[in-house]
Amino acid sequence: MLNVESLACQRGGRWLFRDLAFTLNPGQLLHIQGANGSGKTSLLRMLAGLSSLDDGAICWREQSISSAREDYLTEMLYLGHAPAVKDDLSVRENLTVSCRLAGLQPDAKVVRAALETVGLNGRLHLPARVLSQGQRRRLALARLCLDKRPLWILDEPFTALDVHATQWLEMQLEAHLAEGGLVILTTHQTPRVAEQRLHILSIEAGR
Ligand SMILES: Nc1ncnc2c1ncn2[C@@H]1O[C@H](COP(=O)(O)OP(=O)(O)OP(=O)(O)O)[C@@H](O)[C@H]1O
Repeated sequence: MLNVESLACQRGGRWLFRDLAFTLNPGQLLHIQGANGSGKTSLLRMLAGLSSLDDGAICWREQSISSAREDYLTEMLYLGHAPAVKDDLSVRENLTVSCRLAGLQPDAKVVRAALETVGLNGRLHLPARVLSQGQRRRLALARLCLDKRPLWILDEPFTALDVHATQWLEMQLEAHLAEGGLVILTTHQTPRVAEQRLHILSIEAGR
């Protein structure tokens, strides 16, 4: 369903990777591995349509993501490395606004329930700037409860999460995959999902 061919990425005059190719189907999770600076975030940004390609093609449902960009954006959810949280908005406002920007209109009860699910009950009206790093990550990840797009692209979603939140995220990933969703993520740990769903892509310098 997501098909990548001959993908190449150049940064600062050097190749981070070349001739990268894979296909990801419903129910599969692709774990992108690589050392710091190997190009994982650069790859995810290309897959999310946020960076141009230096070579190759990315197709979703057999259409190039650049030519069918609008359709692609309605089916893909990207959560970046830094939680996209606005400090001056409350916890509840942050989730509401991020959903609205994604074209969703969740009602207040649904937003509250999602925030309770990620353990932010009792903090709904606090400004996001007072949250801990783990709580900021939980707030960003609450989108996963509300935004049911088939393709999730997640850059280091486990960063700063405690054991409980890590288990919660793994359950979200499993449930999404079981419903036929697709996941691409980076993490420096091994995501605990069913072995048959897990695929690994290793980026090494220039390859
Ligand atoms: N605009 C740019 N100009 C020059 N170099 C860049 C640019 N953007 C990224 N880089 C370099 O490309 C390399 C890959 O960066 P990237 O963020 O993709 O790595 P990463 O694998 O996600 O790293 P980490 O595991 O540390 O998060 C780094 O060496 C980075 O400095």
